[in-house]
Amino acid sequence: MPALIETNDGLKANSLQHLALLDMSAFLHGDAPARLEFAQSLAGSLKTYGMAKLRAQDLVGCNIPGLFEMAKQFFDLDVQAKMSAAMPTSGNPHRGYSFIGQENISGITGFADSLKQGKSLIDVKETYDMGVPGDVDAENRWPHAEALPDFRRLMEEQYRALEQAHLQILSALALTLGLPSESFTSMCSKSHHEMRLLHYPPTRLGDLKAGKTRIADHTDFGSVTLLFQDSTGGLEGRHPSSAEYRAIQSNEQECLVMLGDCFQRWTGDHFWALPHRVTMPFAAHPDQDDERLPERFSIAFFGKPDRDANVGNLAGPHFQKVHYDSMTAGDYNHSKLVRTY
Ligand SMILES: O=C(O)CCC(=O)C(=O)O
Ligand SMILES: [Fe+2]
Repeated sequence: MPALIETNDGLKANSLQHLALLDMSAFLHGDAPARLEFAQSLAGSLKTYGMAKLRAQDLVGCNIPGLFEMAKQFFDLDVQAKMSAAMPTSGNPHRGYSFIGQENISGITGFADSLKQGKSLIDVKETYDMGVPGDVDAENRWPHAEALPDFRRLMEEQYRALEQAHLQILSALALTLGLPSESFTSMCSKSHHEMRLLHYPPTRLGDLKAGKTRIADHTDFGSVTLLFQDSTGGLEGRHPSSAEYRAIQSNEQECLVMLGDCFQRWTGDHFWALPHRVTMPFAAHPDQDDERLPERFSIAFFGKPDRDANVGNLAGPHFQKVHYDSMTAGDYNHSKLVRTY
């Protein structure tokens, strides 16, 4: 069973536009060589491009079309209904609905380089975040059931399905490193992940040049992020040591995989977290200030280590390129979160 569904010249050109589509079903249902081949293709793509692309249909139990449809219905509710599930103004616990301008990611742009830029850009986005059902330290905030009767059921179901995909990806990465398969998953056993719906409303190009963006440059905080986007465009990534952004194209049938800071820290920079942002697509006409970008939807599952897990370097010869002090995943997460609200 081939691990690679498509190959293309984009890879050779080091472009993020045409990432090869990897066959995760080879990992889930294949024999040992097929599993290893998938894992190596995944690790190779992540190490080279900071990102890998999977077929969403291979993620067992995931209903991505259903989630996009639900996101549309949720963000279409009136403000009052959305605010019935409002995120605390501090963003902590990180649960519920954030209105446009509440979370501004430019507060953590340059975080890895200790660049303190402050919140220089406003994100023109609204979001809904939830976590594992029953977490007493971070209770979910649901809109009233009358407003959207199936919302909670679908979100809880899909959280569990995406959680499994996240664990499988961690096992695959352990395999490529010759480690026991539970090396990373054992630090994610308490399910302290987050699932997020995002809506970027239609926006004037002129606004995106004057102190606003869709989401500012950042790396994700956790272990592995699974990201689904519609085909509007505007998602871009760059190598951490480069200022050059490349467009990341995908659609609702594809799952983008990227590593977060905690995975980079565990592996002492053997793997790296992809700095990314969403802004005006390269295809837009930047001179036409009054041109309006269409609305955009995306869905993210942020895999995160247990709050009490250590996110300093793991022992091992591969993992000592850069030293990261021991600290808990909870403290690390908080150190970034406080800068964004
Ligand atoms: O909307 C997207 O595609 C990216 C969202 C994102 O990077 C985030 O919420 O961390
Ligand atoms: Fe992100």
